[in-house]
Amino acid sequence: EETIQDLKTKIDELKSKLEELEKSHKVYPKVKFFPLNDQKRILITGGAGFVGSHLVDRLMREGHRVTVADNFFTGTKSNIEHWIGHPNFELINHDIVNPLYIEVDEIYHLASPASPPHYMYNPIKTIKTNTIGTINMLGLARRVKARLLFTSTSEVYGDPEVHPQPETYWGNVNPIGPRACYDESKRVAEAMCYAYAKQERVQVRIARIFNTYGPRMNLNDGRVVSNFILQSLRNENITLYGDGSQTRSFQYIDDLVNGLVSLMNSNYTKPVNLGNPDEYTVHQLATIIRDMIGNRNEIIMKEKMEDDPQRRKPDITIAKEHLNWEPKVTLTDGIQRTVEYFRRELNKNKNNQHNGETSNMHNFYYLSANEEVEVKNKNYKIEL
Ligand SMILES: O=c1ccn([C@@H]2O[C@H](COP(=O)(O)OP(=O)(O)O[C@H]3OC[C@@H](O)[C@H](O)[C@H]3O)[C@@H](O)[C@H]2O)c(=O)[nH]1
Repeated sequence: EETIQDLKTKIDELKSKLEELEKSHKVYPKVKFFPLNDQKRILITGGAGFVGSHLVDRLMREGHRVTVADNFFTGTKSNIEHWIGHPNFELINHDIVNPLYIEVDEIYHLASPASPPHYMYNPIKTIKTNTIGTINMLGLARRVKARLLFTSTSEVYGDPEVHPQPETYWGNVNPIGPRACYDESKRVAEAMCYAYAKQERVQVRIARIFNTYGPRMNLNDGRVVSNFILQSLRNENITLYGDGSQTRSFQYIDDLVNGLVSLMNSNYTKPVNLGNPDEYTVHQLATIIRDMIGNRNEIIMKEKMEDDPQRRKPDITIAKEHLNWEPKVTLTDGIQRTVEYFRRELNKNKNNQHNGETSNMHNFYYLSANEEVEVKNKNYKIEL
């Protein structure tokens, strides 16, 4: 007869076997080997988001130690799950509106909702993230003597009266309009970066990011590229806000990531536009995407968005000169890769629903003050 002790030993053996099995199943993407002293410790705020997660991939592959701080407001764990458990990787569920105390060498500060419907619904939270959140990150950079790269936006130029937009243009922003929570808080965040640079000698870098698209955009993110792809794949009407004559210049995510890393590592300290200067009307974009997917869905007009910038195209002379950077991926190539991703995600959803599992599709729930809501099957409380 087996004693309790025997049974316990057996259970322990089984437990460790299970643990080993679990470990051996997780296969990580390859990372370069770095001697410990050359590894940089890098914090990425918003690292579970669309842009952030691609940056995580790049820096992890280079062999650095990467910490992601994200509150999963618009980011998702699935964007970075392939790194979870890797010894060089750490994920912190943290809202940067609260201070963060860690030791790092570099901070890529990306955390902020970026899609207009997202940042407009909870404008106070958007403002807090870009102002208090940025102060917190600048404070951290000062304490630990880290270099900080802030991801600003082409929206600092507002509805521009200068075309294309060079970094020297001061912009045309409506300070009380529906976009102000984003535009103005990004503008003040830039001002704060330079105040910390001047007064506290913090090393700062500012990227002004123009419209960017690619895999891992939220399917229902609300921006033009994701909307048009989803509408075309589902054979639904393509919705132009206004007559579609407004223009944008669309950059593929890989180009942006190269630009961000080059900027962080350069000596150039003034703001730098990162975007693809190929300009299209929104109507042109609709036909390009529809033709590529091969459906015959209709293109219809809806109400125009208030304060919607009418023309947007980056002047990238500075990035070319100082970073030796320019975008490489054409719109057709980039859209093709993005469509493939959307197709895969939609199929995944279908399969998951068949299995009775919850949908993998990232559902966005608008959060209001102190309201407790379900986000991705988890209770999420947002504080204002
Ligand atoms: O379904 C849609 C969605 C959008 N649009 C239009 O397409 C254009 C682009 O809209 P998006 O929402 O994709 O993005 P916007 O250019 O307005 O803002 C973006 O600018 C730069 C970044 O900082 C931000 O990610 C985002 O705010 C706008 O003119 C918008 O009105 C449509 O016509 N139909």
